[in-house]
Amino acid sequence: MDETTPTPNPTSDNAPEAGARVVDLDTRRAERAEDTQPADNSATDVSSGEATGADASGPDDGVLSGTVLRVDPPSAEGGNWLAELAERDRTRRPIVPEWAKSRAEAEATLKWLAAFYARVWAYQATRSPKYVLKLTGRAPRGLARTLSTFTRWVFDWEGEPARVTAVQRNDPETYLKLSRQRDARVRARLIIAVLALVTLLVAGILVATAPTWAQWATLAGLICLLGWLGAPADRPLIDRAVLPTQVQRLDSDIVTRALGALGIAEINKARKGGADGITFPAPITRDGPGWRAEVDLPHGVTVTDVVDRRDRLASGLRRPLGCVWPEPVNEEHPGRLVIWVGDREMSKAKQPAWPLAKTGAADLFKPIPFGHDQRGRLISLLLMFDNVLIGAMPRQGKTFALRVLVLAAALDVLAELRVFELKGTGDLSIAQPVAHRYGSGADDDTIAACVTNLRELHKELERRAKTIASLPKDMCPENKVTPELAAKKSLGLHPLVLAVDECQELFSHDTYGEEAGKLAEAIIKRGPAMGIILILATQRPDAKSLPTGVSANVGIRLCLRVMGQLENDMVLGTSAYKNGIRATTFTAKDKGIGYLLGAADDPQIVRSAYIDAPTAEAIAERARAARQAAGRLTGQAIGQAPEEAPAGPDLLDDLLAVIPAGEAKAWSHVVVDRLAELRPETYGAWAEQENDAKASALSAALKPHGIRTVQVARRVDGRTVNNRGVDRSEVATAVTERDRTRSAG
Ligand SMILES: Nc1ncnc2c1ncn2[C@@H]1O[C@H](COP(=O)(O)OP(=O)(O)OP(=O)(O)O)[C@@H](O)[C@H]1O
Repeated sequence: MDETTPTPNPTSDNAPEAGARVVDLDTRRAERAEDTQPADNSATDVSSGEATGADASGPDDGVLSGTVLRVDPPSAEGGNWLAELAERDRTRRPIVPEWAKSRAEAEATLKWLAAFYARVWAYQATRSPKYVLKLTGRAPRGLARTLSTFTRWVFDWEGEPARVTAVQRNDPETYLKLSRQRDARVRARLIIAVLALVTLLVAGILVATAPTWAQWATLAGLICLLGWLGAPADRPLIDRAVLPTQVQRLDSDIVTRALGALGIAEINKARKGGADGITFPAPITRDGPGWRAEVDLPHGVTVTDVVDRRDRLASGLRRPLGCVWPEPVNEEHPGRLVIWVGDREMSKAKQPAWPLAKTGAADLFKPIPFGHDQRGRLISLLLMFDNVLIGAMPRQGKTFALRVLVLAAALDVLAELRVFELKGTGDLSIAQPVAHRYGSGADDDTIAACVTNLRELHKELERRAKTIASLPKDMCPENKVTPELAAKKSLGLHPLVLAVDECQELFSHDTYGEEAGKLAEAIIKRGPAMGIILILATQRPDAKSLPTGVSANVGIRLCLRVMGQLENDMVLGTSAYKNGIRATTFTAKDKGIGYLLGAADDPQIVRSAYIDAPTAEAIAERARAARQAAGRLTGQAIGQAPEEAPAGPDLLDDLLAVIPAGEAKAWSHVVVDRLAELRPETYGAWAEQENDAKASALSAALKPHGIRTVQVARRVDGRTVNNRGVDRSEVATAVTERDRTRSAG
């Protein structure tokens, strides 16, 4: 047991627990006597003394005593201005209000204000005849009230009760004093009254001689004044403008009520105790086209608990689900919640146009516009030195999101674009006029072409690495591509973008899947520094369709609506779901809306820019013209067919290469090791397995060629060892047959 832990008094009824150390009282007392630090009994801090039988209370009274160890910092009230400042610093408010930080947000807020007051004004203006009638009706009462108040004042009727009391008490002295005071008061007030009446008379004569409009204006003013003075205290003249639901104010009562309706026991407990347990560290304000409330949840309740019940929160706030966005504040404690309540559902709100839709070029070394968040702020992505993974269930806007990135890349004339859409619907055909390589289809040929591109990029990694390594240090200080290097055509270090839609077709392909996974992983890991960017979109984010080596290494992740935690975490990364980043909370209506990770420090909710087909085509045409002018149109975009794809490695040829002519038969696992040495990118995965699995993999690959593995016996250390193996003559026969068929065809 730690020495600072209070230990039970050995003399008490409670015997020390097993394993506890019994402290020798005399020794400890002697030690404490040497301790020069006085015990501060007034402190409220945790006492860390050992149970020694207190000195003051006597040895056997069971009271704990010992050295007081202060665990709380000195209180701010104790005149410690530094602590006080630090306390205040914790809650410092931003100098520029949230809504004024971005142009779009400021515009939205001002527009909202204008609409709000325009509506209030229109509401009151249409009711003005009613107000005039009300005022006229109240004016006589206002006149009577004014006359009565004036008369009471002039003749000092307020003092009457005091004088009557003096008479009743038979107190002539007080009565005389009060009467004298009243006479003096009434004399002075009568003079003021006469002056006021004369002024009124003069004003009346002036009005009588004034133009008619002035007479009417005076009468209206008088009626308004008297009507206002005659208003009953409980019935205000002006009706409150009833605000439409979408601009209804959010206030602390509504938020507290909604949080109380979530069914979270700790919140209910805290509220039952009298206090709400829910506090608001900042005022509830307008923030873009909605309201923003910052809330400290009761102790022990986390933002994730609330995010989990977003639908209940929306019900509690009486707002559509698409308007309610609870978010954590990552730099604060896990109980600090921001609830942003939009005026309109995010999916229905008018989305600003994509900034590059009509004019402008992109530079992949700078953030490119991608979409807008729920507050209407532009969200941009820096593609350079990163990779992107987009995941969603079908028809949620994955291809539209990918299209935004492809078009942005097309608008950077330096970027070489390779686009493969493996569904075969031509969703990305807009890229065809600008793409160096383009493929559309779910067939083996398109997938093979896609793998060829991955191989080319993989090879390009080596070439670029060598080029970068050979450059002088001053040109490439960080050993990565810079905008200046990318612009030098001779170096071939321009941005290279490979976008693959429906990449699950690629990674789950029987023949190419494994190789594609390995190539993609290598490109994702090493490509960014060399200007190679991989953008993958999938509607099946599971372990088979998205290799973990790929999903674990992507930097920018966009997850539109998915059905479960597994898919959510495959796209957004492990623990995303646990941390409250849940794309499962989106509804079918939330098309194009998803969680975006990696573009900023905190997760963002973003709706990708909506670019319809005609707009996309116009953008692609603009990009093509710009590339043509810059002399940067290459590949299929100018009709250059891909070079005859170096037919993928041929297993039979490779077998003949690794089994020398003099070796009639070879063990399968030995052959696999040799193949892996020959082409690690193709056969490397086989070689990482046990000997039996190596032999099975080779046997399965040989089956389509009509070759069966055989038992091969060898003498090892004087013993005969049998293993599965390959008969070289069978391979040679298959090769001859293949070549004969090819030349005949
Ligand atoms: N940002 C957006 N704003 C509004 N609607 C969108 C947005 N993005 C996509 N949509 C709508 O969602 C529909 C589906 O989009 P998309 O074709 O991109 O889905 P998908 O996930 O690629 O589907 P699939 O899995 O079948 O390929 C589109 O027809 C479009 O109308």
